[in-house]
Amino acid sequence: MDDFLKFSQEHHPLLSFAIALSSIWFLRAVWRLWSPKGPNAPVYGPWYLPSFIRGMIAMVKLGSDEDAFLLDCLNTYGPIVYIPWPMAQYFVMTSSAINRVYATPQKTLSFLPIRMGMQASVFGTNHDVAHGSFMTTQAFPAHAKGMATLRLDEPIQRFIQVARGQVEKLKQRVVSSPNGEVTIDLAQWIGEVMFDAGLCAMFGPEVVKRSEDLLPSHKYSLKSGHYIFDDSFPLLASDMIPKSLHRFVEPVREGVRGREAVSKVLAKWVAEGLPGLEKGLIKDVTQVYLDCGVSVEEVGTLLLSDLWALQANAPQAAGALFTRVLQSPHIVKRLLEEIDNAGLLNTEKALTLKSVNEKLELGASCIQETLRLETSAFSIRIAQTDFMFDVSDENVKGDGSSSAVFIPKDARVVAATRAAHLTDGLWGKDPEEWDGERFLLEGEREEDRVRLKAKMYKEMRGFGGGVSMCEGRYFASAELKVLLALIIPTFDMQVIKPEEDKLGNYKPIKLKGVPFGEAFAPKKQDSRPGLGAFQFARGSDVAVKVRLRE
Ligand code: HEM
Repeated sequence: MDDFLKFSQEHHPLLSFAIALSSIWFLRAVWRLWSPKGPNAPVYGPWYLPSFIRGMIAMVKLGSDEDAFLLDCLNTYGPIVYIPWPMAQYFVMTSSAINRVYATPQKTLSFLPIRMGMQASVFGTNHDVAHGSFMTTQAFPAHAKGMATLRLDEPIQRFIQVARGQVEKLKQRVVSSPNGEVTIDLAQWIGEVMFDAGLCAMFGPEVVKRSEDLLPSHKYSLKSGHYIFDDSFPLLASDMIPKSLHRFVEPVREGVRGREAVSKVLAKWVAEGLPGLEKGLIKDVTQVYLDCGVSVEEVGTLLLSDLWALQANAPQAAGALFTRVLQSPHIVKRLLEEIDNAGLLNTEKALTLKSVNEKLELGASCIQETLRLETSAFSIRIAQTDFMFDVSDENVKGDGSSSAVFIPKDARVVAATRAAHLTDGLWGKDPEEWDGERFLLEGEREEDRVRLKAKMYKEMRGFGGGVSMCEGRYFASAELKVLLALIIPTFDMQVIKPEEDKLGNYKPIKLKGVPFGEAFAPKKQDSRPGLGAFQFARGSDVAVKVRLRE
């Protein structure tokens, strides 16, 4: 006892501090146990730091290395973690908990406030229009219907026509070059093909014709406006810069100018009666807006969100897909056989939505596998009421206190899909490896194959899920299959290794059947967490030597 007194006199400040910490810890533990609301989700960051500092740390980490941040959250906190202000949201990270977010009815976890709020804050639609009741009763249903597979035949035919023309142009360049060979930047070329082909598919040829024109008093065309707006998208979507300050933050100011240019071009086209577009989704939703008394200018801002969704992910996914396929010789060989056996290029009419969907099994597998590894989707919901959210998962240990956590009304709940793509046992021993044949499940017994395939498709959440699941997923998948069918049999494309001094912009990638270190890809553009398909870091691309295939 004397010793203890002596010690406490000598180390008084230290001891007091330790006692204070233990008391706080004890009180927290008691509060958690006795809280009438039930256990809370763990909170991100060291407990002794003030909440907003923990939130700031999380924000910086998420913005600079999304994978490291999400995997750290999953390993440290388990299925759910609360990220304090400024993000102020719950991240849900394991497969079973994410599926529960998707299955929770909108009266408990709603997506509508997010969809309408973003239409106003990100796409610049007037608040009253974006929150009008006709949006939920008429516009959203028309939208969902317009993107169903049944209605995609004609848009995909227009996509094929434009993409074919661009492939033919590249073919001519190769033929007329002295050594029968040209070098292209893969992502840039594919991006250009997809921009025009996708735009023609959904908006018709007239908008493509106008896409590079400048309107009087506008700095950007529809096309350049889209890209500059897309650059500012993460900042606008974060909702952290008030509208009144937009003009003081350069990327946002330019993004808003780009956004205005796109919506003005679209508004003018609407005012002229949508020349070049006979029917389809864009025609239907425009009619809904006009019938509901929305002005032509506001219709331009509403259609801007369709144009952004059309162009913001699929071209990037195509760049990632071809980067992997072209560096996997065995996959190229099998794809050639698949496309040839299906006769997809035998006649002008053989390539259709139906034929690519029915005949390109390996192509579909390569696409799914690319989306698994090269996307991160955040499906966001707002809690409409206090409720207990079940996060139980037999594979992942949380903080052990309970399998359900309390979610307060108005909380933002985010299904962060990425970590499960990189950790779930479903993806085998090395989930980071790209295996183009993974979704074929060859070697499995037929009944297991069907069951496992359905599970894999469900657990690949590159398109998000539940009520907010990407409406363009069937269209996007068909676009990517069409590109494989048109490009792989036409060109022999060899990826060129980056020069030594540029290696810092690239990373080695694991491709099944290819020795590690031989294949590479550009690093990804950070600071776009949860926004879908990854983009290559600014200024980097994959140089490809193109010849005609024998
Ligand atoms: C590989 C390409 C694509 C990827 C990876 C992708 C991914 C996504 C993701 C992650 C979401 C949000 C999902 C969620 O919140 O749960 C989304 C929403 C959406 N996407 Fe896509 N997308 C792609 C292509 C497209 C295309 C080509 C279109 C249009 C033709 C499109 C139209 C939409 C629309 C309209 C929404 C909003 C749905 C809503 O608010 O309910 N997407 N997409």
